[in-house]
Amino acid sequence: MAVPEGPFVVGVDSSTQSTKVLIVDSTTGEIVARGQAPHTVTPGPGHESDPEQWWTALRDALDQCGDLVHRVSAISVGGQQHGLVTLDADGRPVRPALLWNDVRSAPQRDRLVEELGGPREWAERMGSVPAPAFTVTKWAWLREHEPESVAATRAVRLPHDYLTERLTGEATTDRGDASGTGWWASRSQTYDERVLEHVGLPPELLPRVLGHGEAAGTVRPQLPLPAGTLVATGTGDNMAAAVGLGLRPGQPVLSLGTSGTVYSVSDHRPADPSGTVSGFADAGTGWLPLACTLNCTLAVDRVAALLNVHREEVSTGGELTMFPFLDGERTPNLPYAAGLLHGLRHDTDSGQVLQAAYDGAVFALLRALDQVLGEDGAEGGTYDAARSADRSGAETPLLLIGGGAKGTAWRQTVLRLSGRPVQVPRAEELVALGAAAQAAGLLLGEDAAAVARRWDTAAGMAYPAVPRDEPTLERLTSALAGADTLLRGARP
Ligand SMILES: Nc1ncnc2c1ncn2[C@@H]1O[C@H](COP(=O)(O)OP(=O)(O)O)[C@@H](O)[C@H]1O
Ligand SMILES: O=C(CO)[C@@H](O)[C@H](O)COP(=O)(O)O
Repeated sequence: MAVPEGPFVVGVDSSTQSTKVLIVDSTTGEIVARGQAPHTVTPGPGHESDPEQWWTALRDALDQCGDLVHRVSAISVGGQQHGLVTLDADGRPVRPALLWNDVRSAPQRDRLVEELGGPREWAERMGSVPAPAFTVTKWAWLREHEPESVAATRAVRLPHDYLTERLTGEATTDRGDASGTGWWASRSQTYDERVLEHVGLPPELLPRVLGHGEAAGTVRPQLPLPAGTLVATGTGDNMAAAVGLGLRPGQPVLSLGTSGTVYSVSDHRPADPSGTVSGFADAGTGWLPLACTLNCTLAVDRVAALLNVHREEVSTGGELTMFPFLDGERTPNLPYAAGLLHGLRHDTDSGQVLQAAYDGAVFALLRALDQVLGEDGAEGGTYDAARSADRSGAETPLLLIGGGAKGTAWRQTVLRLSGRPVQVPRAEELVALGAAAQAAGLLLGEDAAAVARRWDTAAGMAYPAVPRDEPTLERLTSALAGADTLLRGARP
C-alpha cells in the first residue's frame, strides 16, 4: 500500500458524548491517525457540559494522533448543534453550556412561538418552528432563571464556534450551525433583529457568519498544531455528516447516535409549520431538512442495562410497544414525556422488551422521514418519489450512520420498519470525515462535498429491502394515539 503523503487535514467531531479526531490524507481520504476523549454530561432534567472540557478533550484526542499532528495543513470542527455557550469578558464560560437535549426551556419555547407570530410565521421567516433544543429557547430560559449569568455574558457561541474561536482567536460561525439557533432567519439568511430584540440578546454578542468556503482563520501559536494551520468554517454535526457523505438531494440519511436524526439535502428552503422538520441550512449554499429525536442509542442502551442484557440480545414475538422517551421527546413533540411500556404478559421475555425499545426509537424517526423527504420536494412539500429512485428504478437506499449503525439489532430494526433498502457506509466517523473534507476543501480550493465524494465515503454494505412490518407499525401508531395524555405529561 502506498505510504500516505498528504497534505494531511484534521476533522473534529465534538459531539454530546465525546470528541473524535481524524487525521486524513487529503489526496486519498485515507484515515492515518485518530483520537477520542470523553465528555461529561450532567444527568437529570437538565443536560449541561463544560465547554472547557470540550477543549481539553480536543487537545487529548489530538495528542493521541502522535507526531502526525505536527504535519497537518488544515483543520475544521463539526460540533453538536444548538448548545448555548455563554462567555465572559475574558472569553471564559460564565456557566456550563445548556445542551440540545435539555428540555427545561419547553415553556419558554411555547411562549416564543406564540409571541412571535405562531408556527406558520416562524416556519416561513426563520425556516423552523423552534423546538426546546434551539438556542434561543435556552437563552430565554437563562434570562428567567439566571439573570446574573445573562448579565455577565459578553459573547454567545455554539459548541463548534467556541472551539473554532479557541483555535483562531476569531469569533466566527457558519450558516448551517447558525440555522439551529432560532435567531438566524433562513428567509433573509441573516441574524433576525426582531427575535434578538424580543429575547434581549444584543447582536454584537454573536459571531460573524462566514460565507461558504471562507476560512475561519489560522491556528494561533502554542497550540498542539502547527501555527498558521488553516481553519475552515466548521459546522453543526449533522451538516458535517451530510458533507462527509457527499450527499446529493433525494438521498435520505438516518443517523443513530446520542440523538437520532433523519435528513436529506435540498435545493429548496424548507418551511414546515408542523415543527416536525427543522429547516436547517447545510454547510454549503443549500438546505438540510431534518427531524431529530432525543432518545436513541443511549435510551436503548439504558433499557438493555435495566434488563441486564447485551444490546444485541433481542428476541421476536409478543405484542409489546415501548416509547423509550427517557429524556422527554422532540419528535414527536412531547418534552414532558417519560418512557412508556405497554403489552406486558407472563410470557414476555427480556429480549422482547429490548426489541420494543429499538422499535419505539426507530418508529419515531421513520414517522418523520416522509415529512423530511416532503420538505426536500421541488414543489414545496410533495415528495417526488422519482428523485428517490436510481436509474434502474430501485428505491434510493437509506444511508444508516452514527454509532448505532454498527449494531445488528439497529440495522435489522431499520430494515424491518422502513421497508427500504439500507446502506451502511464503511466509513464510521462521518461527522469528523465531513469536517476533514471541509478542511481539505479549503486547503485545495475544492467543494467539500465533492472532496468527500472523491474519497468515496458513502460506499459500504448494502442491504436489500425487506417487506415492511406493518402489524408492528400499526400497533405503535395506535399505542401512540392511545397514550397521548400520558405522554404529554405534566409540566414539571
Ligand atoms: N457496536 C455497536 N453496536 C451498537 N451500538 C453501538 C456500537 N458501538 C457504539 N454504539 C452506540 O453508539 C452510540 C454513540 O454514537 P455516536 O454516533 O458516536 O454518538 P454521538 O451522537 O455522541 O456522536 C453509543 O451510545 C452506543 O450506544
Ligand atoms: O439537536 C440535534 C439536531 O437538531 C442533534 O442531532 C445534536 O446535533 C446532537 O448530536 P449528537 O451528539 O447526537 O451527534
